[in-house]
Amino acid sequence: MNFTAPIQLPGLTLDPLWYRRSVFYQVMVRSFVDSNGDGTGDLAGLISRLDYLQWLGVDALWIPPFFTSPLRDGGYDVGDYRSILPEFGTLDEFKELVTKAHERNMRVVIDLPLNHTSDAHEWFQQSRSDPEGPFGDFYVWSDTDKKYENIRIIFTDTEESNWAFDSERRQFYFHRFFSHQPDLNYDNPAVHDAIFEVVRFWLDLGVDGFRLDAIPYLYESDEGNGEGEPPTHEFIKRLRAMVDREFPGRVMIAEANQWPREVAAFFGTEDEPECHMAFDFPVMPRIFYSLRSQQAGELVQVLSETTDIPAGAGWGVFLRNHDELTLEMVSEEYRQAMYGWYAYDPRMRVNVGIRRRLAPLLDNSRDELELAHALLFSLPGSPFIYYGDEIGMGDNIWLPDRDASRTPMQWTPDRNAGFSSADPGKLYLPVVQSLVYHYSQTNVESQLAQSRSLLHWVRNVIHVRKAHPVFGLGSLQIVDTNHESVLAFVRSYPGSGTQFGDAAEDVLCVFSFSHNPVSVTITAEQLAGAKLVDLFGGSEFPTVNDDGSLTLTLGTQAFYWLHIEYPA
Ligand SMILES: OC[C@H]1O[C@H](O[C@H]2O[C@H](CO)[C@@H](O)[C@H](O)[C@H]2O)[C@H](O)[C@@H](O)[C@@H]1O
Ligand SMILES: [Ca+2]
Repeated sequence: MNFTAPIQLPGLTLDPLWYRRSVFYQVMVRSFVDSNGDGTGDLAGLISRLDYLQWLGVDALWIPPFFTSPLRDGGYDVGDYRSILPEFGTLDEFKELVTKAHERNMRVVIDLPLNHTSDAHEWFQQSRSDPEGPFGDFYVWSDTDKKYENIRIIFTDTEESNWAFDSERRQFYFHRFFSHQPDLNYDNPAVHDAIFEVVRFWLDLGVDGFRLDAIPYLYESDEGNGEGEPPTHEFIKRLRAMVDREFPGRVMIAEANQWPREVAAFFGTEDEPECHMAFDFPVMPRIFYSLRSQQAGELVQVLSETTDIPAGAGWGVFLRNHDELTLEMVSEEYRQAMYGWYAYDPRMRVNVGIRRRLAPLLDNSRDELELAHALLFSLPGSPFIYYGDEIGMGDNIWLPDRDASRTPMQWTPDRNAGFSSADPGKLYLPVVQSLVYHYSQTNVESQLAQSRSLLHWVRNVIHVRKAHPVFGLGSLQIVDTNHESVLAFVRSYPGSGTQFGDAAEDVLCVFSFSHNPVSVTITAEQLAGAKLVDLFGGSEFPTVNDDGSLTLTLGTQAFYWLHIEYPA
C-alpha cells in the first residue's frame, strides 16, 4: 500500500505525559493482516502495516491478548502469560513489533487479563489436581456455591452462576466471566507475586503499558458486590508503585465498567496513585444516547461528574471496542430506549449491550460518524479508535457473540479484502460481505483513492487534534446554551513551556445533536469580546458579544472547534 507522505522514523520521544497526548488504536492481531496465508492475522502482518498506522497519525497501539490460549474468549482466556499463541507468531516477532513501533514513535500497550486465567492454564490444572500443592490456593475454591450471592453475573447470556463444580477437586470454583475462566485468588500473596512477575516479563520486553482487563473484579467478599472492593485498590496501588519504581514512564490503564465515581477511584490519589488512565465507560453510552435523543443534557451531566481527577491522570475516550457496546452504565429506561434505537433486531444484543460496529450503529450516516468522531477527539482524555472504524467497517450479526465486530480488516477490494491469501473458507472469520459494507466498497485502498472518504476525514481530524495539545492536556468547562440539542464546552491549556511546543490555547467546541439545522445562543462571560477562528479552515467567526453571548447556526448534526483569541 502506498502512502503519500514519506515515512520517517523519528524514534521514541522521552515524554512523561505521552499517554495524554496520544491517539490510541486498538488492533487485534488475529484480525488485522495475515502474513503467511493460514487464514489468521499475525504479528508479522501487524508489523507490515505500521506504516499505515503511522500515516493515520496513531501514537500508541492497544493490543488485546495474544498469549497462548484456547481462544474461547478471544484470548482473554489466557493459557500461558509468557508465550505467544503460535499462529500469531513468536516472542522474537513481538520484540520486532515493539522495536519497529518505537522507531515510529508509536507506543505499544498490551492487554493483561489478571482477574482470571483459562481453565487450561497450568496453574489451574495443578490447583484442581493437587489442592495441597504450590498452586492449590491459586483460585477461589469453595465447598458450596452459595457464597458471594450479592455478586452479579456479567455474562448473563451464557452463565447462570458465578460458581462451577470441578469434578476432579470435587469443589466449586468462582468465575466472574465464562465458566472456563476461573478467578485467581488475590487473597493469596503468591498470586500477587506471580502476577508481578508476569508484568515485569512484558515490561522487560519493552512494552509501554498495560490495559488492566476487568480490574474491578479482583477481590470478592461476603459484604460487598465484588466490584472495586478496598483490597482491589490496595493491590493496584502496589502494582503502580512497582511499575513507577522499576519501569518509570510505563502506564496502567483501567478497564473498569463502572459509574463515574467508581471509575474515577481507579486513578487513586496524587499521594497513592493507581492507574494512569481509565476508560470513560460513563461517557461512551451517553454519546450514543445523545445522537438519537437529540438531547445534550445527559452528556453535560456526566461530564460534570467526571472532571475531578488527579493531576497526570487521563481518560481513555472510546466509541467502540472489541466487546459489545455496553449499556451497564445507563438506567433501565435509557437502556430500553437505546435497544430500540440501536438493536431493534434481538440478534444485535448480547449480555447487557449491543454487538454492532460504529458505522452500522450510526446507519452509515456520514454526519453522525463525523459528529461522533469530533466528540471522540475533543472530549477530555485520549481517544481510542477501534480498528476498521476509520473506514466505517460493517459487522456480521450472524456470527456468534462479539465476533460480530471482530471480522478481518478490509484493506482492498481483492480476495479476502486483502487480509489474507488463504482459501476464503479457511479464514478465522469471514470478511464482511453485506450489502452496504461489502469489502469491495469499504476498504482502505478505495478510501485512500477518494479525497473525501471517511478515512481521509478521520486522518485529518487526528492531525488537527495533534496540532493542538489543549485537547490532550487541557481542562474542560461546560458552557451554557439555550438549545437542548447543543453541547458546548471550552478546553483550556496554559501551556507547558517544554520541548514539545505546548503553546497555551483555549478552544470552544460546539456540537449539535439535532436532526435539523439549529440556531443557538451560547453564553460564557469569560468569552466576552473574544475572536473565534475555525481550527479546520481558519475562517474567522463572529466576535463574541461584550456580555459573553454569541449566536451560531449549525447544520444537521454539525460541530465547530473554534480557537479563542481573547481581547488584549
Ligand atoms: O476476560 C473477560 C472479559 O473481560 C473484559 O470484559 C469486559 O467486557 C464485558 C463485556 O464483554 C464487560 O461487561 C465487562 O464489564 C468488562 O470487564 C474483556 O474486554 C472481554 O473481552 C472479556 O470477555
Ligand atoms: Ca497467519
